[in-house]
Amino acid sequence: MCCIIVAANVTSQPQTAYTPFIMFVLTQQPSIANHFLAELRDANVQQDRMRFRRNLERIGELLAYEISKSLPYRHAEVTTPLGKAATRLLRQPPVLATILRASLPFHQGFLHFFDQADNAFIGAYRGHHIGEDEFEVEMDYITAPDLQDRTLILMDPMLATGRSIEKVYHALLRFGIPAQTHIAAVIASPEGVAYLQNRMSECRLWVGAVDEKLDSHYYIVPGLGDAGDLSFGPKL
Ligand SMILES: O=P(O)(O)OC[C@H]1O[C@H](OP(=O)(O)OP(=O)(O)O)[C@H](O)[C@@H]1O
Ligand SMILES: O=c1cc[nH]c(=O)[nH]1
Ligand SMILES: [Mg+2]
Repeated sequence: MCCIIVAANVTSQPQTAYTPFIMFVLTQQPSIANHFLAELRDANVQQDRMRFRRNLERIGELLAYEISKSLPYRHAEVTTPLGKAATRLLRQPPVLATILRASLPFHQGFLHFFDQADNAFIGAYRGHHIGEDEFEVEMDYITAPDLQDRTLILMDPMLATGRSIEKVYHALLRFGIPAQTHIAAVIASPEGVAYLQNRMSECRLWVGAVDEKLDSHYYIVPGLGDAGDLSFGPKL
């Protein structure tokens, strides 16, 4: 078999899967991305923290590329040593918003592709103040540029109950109303997807995979475990 792939052909529509809210599921198609996700999930490979973080980054790179196909472009011309080439350039770089801690490597993957992006950082975590399993999302740090009319990409590798993303999204709206918001996750639960779809239907979701369910501790099954701890070690 012989295939010619032309890098200059930039027309591509995002794939719609499951519901209109979910724009794209990376591992629904056979591709090398399945290896990256398999390694993230594998309890043995996970022992290598550098590999775990790099795989989060790689999936960030791939989702950034997929999301890039849905952004607005302008026609432009670039001067080569031999002439002029027609091209399309992003109208404006997006704002990348990331939820500490687990999202840091994922964010870095997005930055590799959207290298001129503006950035927002939010300190949010599941705090267990109510009971052993019940939790409230604690948010103690938020910094963002002006979001008015911008493309916002809000990312977190794990979309479990969806409460962290929902709380952060509504806190970010204080910085302006984005023209469009994309939510990116590596693994989502069906419960988390439904939660966001009900509360943030104006956004679009791009994921690596949608798993089976949440367990009684609100962890995604089969999932991969605790993404923050696997990236950076346990916390008290
Ligand atoms: O969808 P939810 O039910 O809100 O859960 C998802 C959140 O849980 C994890 O963060 P965690 O609280 O473990 O913090 P960490 O990144 O510091 O480990 C993860 O990174 C998400 O932010
Ligand atoms: O499955 C889950 C749920 C929340 N946070 C994680 O890191 N993993
Ligand atoms: Mg964690």
